Formats: sequence, structure tokens, C-alpha cells
Amino acid sequence: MKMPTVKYQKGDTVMGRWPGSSLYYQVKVLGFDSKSQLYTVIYKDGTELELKEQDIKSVTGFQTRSRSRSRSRSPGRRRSRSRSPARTTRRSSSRTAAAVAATAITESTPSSRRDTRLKDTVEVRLSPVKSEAKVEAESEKNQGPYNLRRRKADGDAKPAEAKPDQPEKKAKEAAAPSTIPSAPLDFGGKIGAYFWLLFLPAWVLFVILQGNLTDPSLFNAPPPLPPLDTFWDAQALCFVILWILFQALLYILPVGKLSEGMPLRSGVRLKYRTNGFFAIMVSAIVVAVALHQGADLTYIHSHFLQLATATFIISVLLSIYLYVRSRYAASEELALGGNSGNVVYDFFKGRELNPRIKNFDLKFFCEMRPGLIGWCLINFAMALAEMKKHNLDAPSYAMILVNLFQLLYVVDGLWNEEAILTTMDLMHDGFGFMLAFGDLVWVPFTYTLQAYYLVLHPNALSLPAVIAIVTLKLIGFYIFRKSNSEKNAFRRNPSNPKLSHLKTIPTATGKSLLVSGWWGVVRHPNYLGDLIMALAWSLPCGFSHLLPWYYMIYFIILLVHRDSRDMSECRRKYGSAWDEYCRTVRYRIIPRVY
Ligand SMILES: NC(=O)C1=CN([C@@H]2O[C@H](COP(=O)(O)OP(=O)(O)OC[C@H]3O[C@@H](n4cnc5c(N)ncnc54)[C@H](OP(=O)(O)O)[C@@H]3O)[C@@H](O)[C@H]2O)C=CC1
Ligand SMILES: CC(C)=CCC[C@@H](C)[C@H]1CC=C2C3=C(CC[C@@]21C)[C@@]1(C)CC[C@H](O)C(C)(C)[C@@H]1CC3
Repeated sequence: MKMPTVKYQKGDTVMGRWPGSSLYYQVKVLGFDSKSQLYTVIYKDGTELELKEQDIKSVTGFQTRSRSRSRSRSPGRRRSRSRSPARTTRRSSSRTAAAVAATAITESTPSSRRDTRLKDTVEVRLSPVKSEAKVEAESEKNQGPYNLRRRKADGDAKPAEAKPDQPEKKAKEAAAPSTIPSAPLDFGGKIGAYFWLLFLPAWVLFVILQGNLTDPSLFNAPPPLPPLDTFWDAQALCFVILWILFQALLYILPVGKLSEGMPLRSGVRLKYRTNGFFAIMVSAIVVAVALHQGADLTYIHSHFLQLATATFIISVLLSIYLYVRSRYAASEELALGGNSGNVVYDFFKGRELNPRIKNFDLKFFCEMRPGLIGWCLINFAMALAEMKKHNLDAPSYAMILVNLFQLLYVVDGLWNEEAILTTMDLMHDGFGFMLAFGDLVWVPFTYTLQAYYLVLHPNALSLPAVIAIVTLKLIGFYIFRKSNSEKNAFRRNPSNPKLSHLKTIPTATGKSLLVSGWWGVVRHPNYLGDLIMALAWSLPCGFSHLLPWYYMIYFIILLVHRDSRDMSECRRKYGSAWDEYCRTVRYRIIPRVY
């Protein structure tokens, strides 16, 4: 890359500010983009970022200034700190960040040294160096508005020497400002996006039609398509619209907590109305009243296809709206990934991270309300349909188990709604067709397949089988809830005294990684619990057909793929600290197996 006359030159070693913090690390300049006026720099752990000139300082000036400041304040303290090992067992993210920052500033960190440092941190915990880092780092205020951008992510960060310059690609990126920030294409890239756009709706149609057959094996040839007019029912569309509006109304009511999301790249923390539990309670009351007034909920079973079609149309319209509005969004509002410049891929993956109409967060609402609560409503309707079809006074054991298990899952998700704010979808994924369709169509019309299946295919369960399945569900739920709560509590308050017994690995971002407790058993204990629950949802349906096992199979694929997406994202974010975590916690989801 040819460097124009700029302050820092390619190859210079300088101090670069870390995004979202006022901490500086030693970095190497890789290049300068005159169009965007950004320097590409590489950190010692291999992370590459683009920084503005104001976020870069020269090494000499920085060290002289900070040293003289810290010396004049407390020379003795600095000496004693460097001699004595850590004694404290409390963690704090600022302290963690400080420890890393101080090391980054005052010593060079070859990988062997760095590994030792991390190991010490795991075993001995951290030195109390918070004040030192404060002295070393410049005040956030002095830096002007926070304005750092992550550089184009290209999987694992590589050393500067190993990375060939790509002038054409750079020029293209500079010419298309809305493609910033970008990330490696997921889901099979551009071709994959075409495939998923066609396959996902076709699959929903296939399983719905399959569920109506007497032999609904997934291996059966697809049933013949019903005439086109059977897909459409204006009344079904009205019901779906009413349901979504009703949920939207409950969401905007000033009832319940206003929770803060995780800090965005801009440093801003959005607020979310987390009143999901209230919403499902009110919905249950309204459904009970409607039943009492003679409403026939078995309509949902008899018009399953038409309701799915109506919801699909809404999800497509919503995705078009999301795509169009994202074209006007500022680059800081776009998600990493989903900004490839390819219309179809971006439409599928979603571009805008948190599309909002005033305070109404579209992604949060769609993920947590109409589809999720709709899932329980549909399951309940299937239980009524089963009773009607087989002239029963009560639903079968299998139907009761499926209903209760999935209701528990949804109610738990809504009760702990705040925890969704630390999940991948909310923090990293753009909102486009994938999530709009996933939330509104996929969840309510395929996660209900076990109940849908049981209406026409009853499966008698013995009492020991019921007990065994309930036990399995409770074990899965325990692992799922405990591990999710542990991570959520830690991310929200890393110095939470209740978590002080846990070991952590500091990372260069200032955030730490849990390395004991649930997150020390496997890298995704929450997925393990979720998978065990999925097994308990399918078992009540027996083994005669594959259809009720569809969720289990899909879920394994989804979670394995999510785990690998998360792995690349975390490696990019945390560099060597993530590798250290992976060395310490060797298995991804199932201990000693995977
Ligand atoms: N029923 C369904 O269809 C689905 C259910 N789920 C469930 O939703 C829940 C959320 O899943 P998902 O969003 O995929 O993933 P996670 O909730 O596991 O979030 C992953 C993030 O957690 C943080 N993290 C990872 N390891 C550690 C660690 N050791 N210490 C601290 N933080 C860590 C990282 O974010 P950072 O460091 O940036 O905070 C990482 O990006 C899961 O329980 C999953 O089973 C998910 C998908 C579908
Ligand atoms: C194939 C396809 C269309 C994929 C879209 C994936 C989505 C269906 C899922 C992505 C993450 C999800 C989560 C839940 C539902 C499914 C989707 C939207 C979730 C809300 C279910 C309830 C849980 O308690 C949960 C809150 C942990 C969970 C969060 C992730």
C-alpha cells in the first residue's frame, strides 16, 4: 500500500486506542486510506482495526507523559505492585482491562509471555492496577467523540507480513461507504442467500403439508401442492395482523422494566421495554375470555396453512421495509456482516443492527413477542384440536407434555427477557429476512410441529416414560437456565460478588471471558441444555415418524452452525485470549464428545 504524506507511516509502531475504551495498546500501522482518512492498524494479538488519527498517539510521547504522571503521583505504589503477586480474588472488568492495558503499554508481549500472563490471571487472578491504567490512558473526553471502526474482518486475524494488499478490493470498499463495516459472508455467501430465500419458505410448506398425511415421514416424497387458492384466506390474514398489533400494543404499554442493552459500537446503550412476561399473561387472559365467549381456536389447526401463508407475506413485506430503510442508515447503525453490497445477500442477512421506529425496537419485538407467544397459542389450539378430533375430555399425555415443556421454555425466555440482550442475535446480527421470517414464520409454524403432529398421530405414553421424559426436560432446563443466567449476570456486572468465585481470562477489549463455572465445562453450556430440552420435546411423539424429530435435527444443525459463527466472531474480537479460552475449555457443546 503506497502511503501518502500522513502523520504515521506503514510499519510505524504507535499507541492505538481500543474501541469503546480509553485504553491504548501498542499497534503497528499497516496502511492509511486517504478517502476514509483511516489508518489500518494491527494489535499484538492479531486484531486489525481502522482508527482515526486522533485515536493514535506516538509511543514515545505517550510513555513519557504517562510515566512522568504516574511517577509524580505514586512512585512507591508502582514499584511495590510490580514486585508483589496478586492477592485479590475479586474480578472487575475495569481492573481486567486495566491489567491488560498496563501490560500492553509498558512491556512488549511476545506470545509466550502473553500466554503466561493469561495463565497467571486464570490461576492467581488480577493485580490491582486500576489506578495505573487510569494514569496511562487518556481521558475519554479529551479524545472527542468515540469514533473507531472495526476493520473488515477476514476470519482469523493474521500478522501484517502475511497479509497481501488488495488494492482493487480496498478501492471498491472506499467507493461504497454503506458497505462499512463488513464481515466474511455467512450462510454460503451470495449463492447461499438465494438458496435459503427459496428453501426456508418451501421447507415450512413441506412440513405443514407433511403433518397432514397419515404417514408423515420426512423421507416421503413431497405431497402434491394443493390448488393455489387454498393458500389464501383473507380472514387468516386479518387474524395475523390483529395478533401482531395486539402484541405491539402490549409492548409499548409503559408497564415493566426498561432494560439497557449492551453498549453499541458508538458506545450508546439502547433501552428496551422488557415486559414480555406481562405480555404473555395478558395474552393468556384474552385467549381465555375469547374461549369463554365461544371462540373456536381449532380454526388454527384447520387453517394452519393459510395462517402460515399470511404470516409469510407479512414477513416478506417487513423484510423489504427493513432493507429499504437500511439504505438510509448511517454506517455505525449497520451490523458487521450483511453489508456485502450484494442486494440479495444483504436482504437475507439484514443490514441494520437495531432498526427502530422511535423507541419501538423492531428486532427485539419480533424476536420476543408475536412468534414466541404465538407458538404457545398454536400449541394450545392443537391440544383443543386433538380433543375435538378424538372426542377426548382432556388432551393426551404426550400433548400435555409437549405443551407444558414448550410453554415453560417460552415463559422462561420472557421472564428472563433481559438476557436476550446479551445474545448473538441482539448484539451482532442485522435485522433482515432471516430473522423476520425466522421470528414470525419459522418459530410459530415449525416449532409447533410436535403438537401439530400429535393431533392426527396420537402416541400413548406409560407413566414411567412420562417420568423419564419430565426428568430429562428438567435436567436440560436447569443447565440452560443456570448457564444463560451466569453469563448474563457476568456481562451485566463483571464484579458481581455472587460470581467472585469464578475464574476469568482478561481480553484486550476490556471484557473478560468466564473460564470456570458453567462456561468452564464446555464453550456453550446453554446450547447443551437447550439440546437436552429439544430431545425431551420430541420423545413424547414416539419413534414412528421423523416429522416430530425434525426440531431436534434442525436444532443440532442450527446450534453447531451458531457455535462456529460465534467462534469466528469471538476469535476476531478477543484474539489470543479467545485461543487461550479454547485451549482451557476444549469442548464446544458436549463434554468429551464435541
Ligand atoms: N430455540 C431456538 O431456536 C434457539 C435458542 N437459542 C438459545 O438462545 C440462547 C442464546 O444463544 P446465542 O445468542 O447463540 O449464544 P450465547 O448466549 O451463548 O452468546 C454467545 C456470546 O456469549 C459471550 N461469551 C462466549 N463465551 C463466553 C465466556 N466464556 N464468558 C463470557 N461470555 C462469553 C460472547 O459474547 P460477548 O463476549 O460479546 O459478550 C459470545 O458471542 C442459548 O441458550 C441458545 O441455546 C439460540 C438460537 C435458537
Ligand atoms: C432457519 C432460520 C430461519 C433461522 C432463524 C433462527 C431463529 C428462528 C432463531 C435465532 C435465535 C432465536 C432465539 C429464540 C427463538 C428462535 C430464534 C429467533 C429464543 C427467543 C427462543 C426462546 C429462548 O428462551 C431464547 C430467548 C433464549 C431464544 C433466543 C434465541
